[in-house]
Amino acid sequence: MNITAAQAPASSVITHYIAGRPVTSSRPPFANVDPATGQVVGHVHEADAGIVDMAVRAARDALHGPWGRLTDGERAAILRRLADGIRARFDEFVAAEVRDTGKPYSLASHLDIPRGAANFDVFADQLAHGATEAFRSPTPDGGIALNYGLRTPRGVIAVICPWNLPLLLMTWKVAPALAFGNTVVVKPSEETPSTTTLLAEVMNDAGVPPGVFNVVHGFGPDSAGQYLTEHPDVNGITFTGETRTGTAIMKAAAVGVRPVSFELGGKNAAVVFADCDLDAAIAGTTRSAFLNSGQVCLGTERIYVERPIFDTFVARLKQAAEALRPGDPNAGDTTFGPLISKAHRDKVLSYYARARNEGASIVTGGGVPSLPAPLSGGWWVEPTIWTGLPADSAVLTEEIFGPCCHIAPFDREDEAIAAANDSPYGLATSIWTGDLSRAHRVAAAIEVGVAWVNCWFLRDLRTAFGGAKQSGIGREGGVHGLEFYTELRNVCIKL
Ligand SMILES: O=C(O)C(=O)/C=C/C=C/O
Repeated sequence: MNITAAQAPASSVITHYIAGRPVTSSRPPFANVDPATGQVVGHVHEADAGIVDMAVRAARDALHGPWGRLTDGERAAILRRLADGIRARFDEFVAAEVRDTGKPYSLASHLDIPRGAANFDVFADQLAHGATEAFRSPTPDGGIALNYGLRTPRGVIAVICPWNLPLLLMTWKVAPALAFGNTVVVKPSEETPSTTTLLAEVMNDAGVPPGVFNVVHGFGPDSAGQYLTEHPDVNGITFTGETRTGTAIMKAAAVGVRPVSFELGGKNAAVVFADCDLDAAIAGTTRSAFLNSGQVCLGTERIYVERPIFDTFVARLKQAAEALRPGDPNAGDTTFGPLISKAHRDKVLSYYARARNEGASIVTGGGVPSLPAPLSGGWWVEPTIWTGLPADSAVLTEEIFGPCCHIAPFDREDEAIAAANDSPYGLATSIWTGDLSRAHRVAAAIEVGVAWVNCWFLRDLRTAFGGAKQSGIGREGGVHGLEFYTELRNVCIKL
């Protein structure tokens, strides 16, 4: 939603951040809106092609400055200072994240901001333990050659992040990018500009040289996103968001043959067997279906429950959904937030209507909660559970990205696996069972990047993270980011 500077309150003005300093642009700023109330809380400068070019040039210059001469140990020390810098301003980061997303304080303070800092620690550790491959190679003349791998930074990385976990996903990409010696131009979502802007200040305070970390704000087409992904001096593009946008970015990356690292959409399934710990399965599936108002790429929108416990499971999940408390995000007892924008709420409500029109059994929800002002101006929907829809319903095949899920019964393990795999997506799954052999068997059969057993969203940041099929390209986490964030050269020396 573009508004002129005169209309927007002066309360907060967010600018770009290039070569270590705030930079303004000539386009009319766009509004930053609080999703909990629908109220404008500030405005944000929108980058044009010139601003993006300035940022890419600053990043390229920084590659060849002091940053390019730091040792791994010196970069690791800076990464740890960045983690400490976020923690030192914890309350500011939490307040900014809550204001931009409307998510409950309890969620931002326990997940978003702690993980936003921890991502820097895990890659600082990575640098301390990095190894490379080497071979003593016999040569035809009876001698020996030494072959070894030499990793160099990929260069200037474009980082494009979504609005659901703004700081968490931003530093999940920026931390390895910087750890491995690159420089970055980042574009946070137009919906959530604030914590990335605070991060820029933390970069300055931590002694990151100007130009290593640059922030441009704006939208996708005809705005910062397009200019950044099409810029010829960008050496790689990492993106988390919808598959459709990923496809467009991949087309831009093809010019100049730039590599991409994608974590994209999903339509994740949970498979619940009758021998599971039902309390754990209900608690875990309540989180995976409704956490962050269902706005988590790893979230569950399809649940398959073994028939003997189907009715009990549905009743228990209904009870858990109805216990979620929407409200002022900063109130201690609020456990459920709004959707990120009016447009996204309209999208989610269109699926609520479609499910109703297709004759779904609405176990709970299906509409909009009535909340007192000022929350009545926000973009709220009810947590919703359906049963009874056919497998080919759009509600079961398309990513909704809201607080809603469909539960269907199954009788046989192979039937559940086939249902879970019947999707163009393959990001994550959660499997609930007390049978150890079955846990391993089913985790090996479901075509995803991440399989959780008797848990969900439990993360060791050293593990491979990413999606299969149309849910992504590449893996993030631990050593897995090396493939995207570095070039690997083989050096062969005749001894
Ligand atoms: O936990 C992570 O590292 C991560 O990337 C989460 C992504 C969630 C996306 O919605």
